[in-house]
Amino acid sequence: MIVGESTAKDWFYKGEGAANLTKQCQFDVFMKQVGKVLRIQKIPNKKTLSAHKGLDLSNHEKLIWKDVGEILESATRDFASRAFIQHVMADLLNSKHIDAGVNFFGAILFYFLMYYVFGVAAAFIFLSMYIFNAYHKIVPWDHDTFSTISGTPKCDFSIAVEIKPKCGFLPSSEYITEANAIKKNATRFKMHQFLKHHRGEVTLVPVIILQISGYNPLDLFSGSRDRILQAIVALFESPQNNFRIFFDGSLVFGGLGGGLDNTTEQFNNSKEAIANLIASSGLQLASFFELVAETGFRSGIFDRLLATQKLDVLDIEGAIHLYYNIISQPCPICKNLSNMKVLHKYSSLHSLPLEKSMKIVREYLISATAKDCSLMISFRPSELGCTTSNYDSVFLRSSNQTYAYKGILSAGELVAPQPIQFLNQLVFFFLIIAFSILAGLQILHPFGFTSYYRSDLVCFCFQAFFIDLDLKPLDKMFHYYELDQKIVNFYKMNQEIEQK
Ligand SMILES: O=P(O)(O)O[C@@H]1[C@@H](OP(=O)(O)O)[C@H](OP(=O)(O)O)[C@H](O)[C@H](OP(=O)(O)O)[C@H]1OP(=O)(O)O
Ligand SMILES: Nc1ncnc2c1ncn2[C@@H]1O[C@H](COP(=O)(O)OP(=O)(O)OP(=O)(O)O)[C@@H](O)[C@H]1O
Ligand SMILES: [Zn+2]
Repeated sequence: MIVGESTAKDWFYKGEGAANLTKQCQFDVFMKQVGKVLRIQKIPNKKTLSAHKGLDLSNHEKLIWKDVGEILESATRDFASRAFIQHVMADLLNSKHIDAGVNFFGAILFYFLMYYVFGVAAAFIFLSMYIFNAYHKIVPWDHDTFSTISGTPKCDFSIAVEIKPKCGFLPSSEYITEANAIKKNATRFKMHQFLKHHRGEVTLVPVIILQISGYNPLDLFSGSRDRILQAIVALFESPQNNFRIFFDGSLVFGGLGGGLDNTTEQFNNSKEAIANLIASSGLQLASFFELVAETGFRSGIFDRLLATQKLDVLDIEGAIHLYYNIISQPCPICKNLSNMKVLHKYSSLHSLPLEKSMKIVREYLISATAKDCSLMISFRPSELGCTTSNYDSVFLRSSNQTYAYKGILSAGELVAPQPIQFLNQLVFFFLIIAFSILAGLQILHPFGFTSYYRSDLVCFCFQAFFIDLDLKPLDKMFHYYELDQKIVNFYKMNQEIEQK
């Protein structure tokens, strides 16, 4: 495939974050690329400079990732990031929810060619090319729609939610200073909201966030069906960059990215529009939220993510000291400490062996990726026959609708009813009727399974994929420390003002 000037018009803007912009292919002559997503690294500006990751891994990064050969052998950070997704994150999060994509060679090949043939001057030419073209990464298919999966029957419509859950636990590290003990009771998400809101107020335009979100990540990761639902509803009420809804692959609810909230009026219109749109597909908004919550609950997908986030055991207040062990530089945090007891505690961290320091920092970075990634869950209507054979079923008692969880298939597998499954259903069906009669009920049974056999059921299959699992750069460690202190100090200050 060639992506060039002549085909650029076939790639449509899809969304963006701080570091990347995505485009989706809507047309190609052979119809092979349609639905694929191109993820392009943005040119860093003042605002996004901290998100810019540079071209290559640093020597210290090569050191800490030395045990993952594929990362080490990668020619550039882009390749390393892909290897990181395939060989680190996929094991932790379950490979069926991961799609590392393929790297788009063009720019990289050109770089090597220029470098070896023309030397240093070429680097300059490449730089200008980099500014306009950057790196391209093709993700095999679009995760906010089902229609492009090979082998899957084309369906009426697909609906998807994108959730950026952020950190789902409260830290309990002994290295958190007493002054920052609030971190053990208030989520980082909640505290960060205050800072984001304030930044919006002082800069006036653009408003960073309009209101403090009521979303609590602890609910989403609670493992309780009701609390997950509560989290989904709160995300809908204040989507910010944490919640989006796509209909047939087009964004219909939530911001496009780039950091701005809508005005209240735009937001209310959009809430109404999405309720109408979902209703037109036969679903009530409330049922849709239940569907998302039930899927999250049943799939256990948040449990794996939480376990990965919890690899951050020491909190940044502990991990930062180990970072300085790795880069062999004097620790600026210890340098400014006067409390001997605390200093003693941190000096024990500075005397840890290098291997141990590297393990802790490596796990901190893995956790940082897990705290920042997003989950794309896409649903499509499905025939009852399909769902009962290959998918786990989920019952929603309130709406009498059945949904299916596509957890046991790999992408692209054909969905076809199997005779053995059919027999199981038949036996099950007769057992239920027999039980119902025995229980003195005419045809209804006490388990609420009746809806399973109704012909007017709406059934959905779903797929869940993590996106934005990029490797975080090691040299972001000090930024993490600084931001953490800024967030907690600002939150404490706000609390003090409130208490007065
Ligand atoms: O530090 P945080 O928690 O604010 O997370 C950053 C995100 O801010 P958020 O609070 O989610 O709006 C931030 O998201 P936005 O640009 O605000 O949408 C990025 O995801 C950033 O990662 P990277 O620098 O692009 O690799 C994220 O940086 P990392 O901390 O994940 O490196
Ligand atoms: N495979 C995909 N399928 C569909 N949409 C996608 C896919 N990958 C990314 N997107 C869309 O593009 C947006 C930006 O992508 P991504 O989150 O990777 O950017 P980023 O700059 O790394 O984000 P952040 O600022 O959070 O670090 C996503 O929020 C999502 O809406
Ligand atoms: Zn230190």
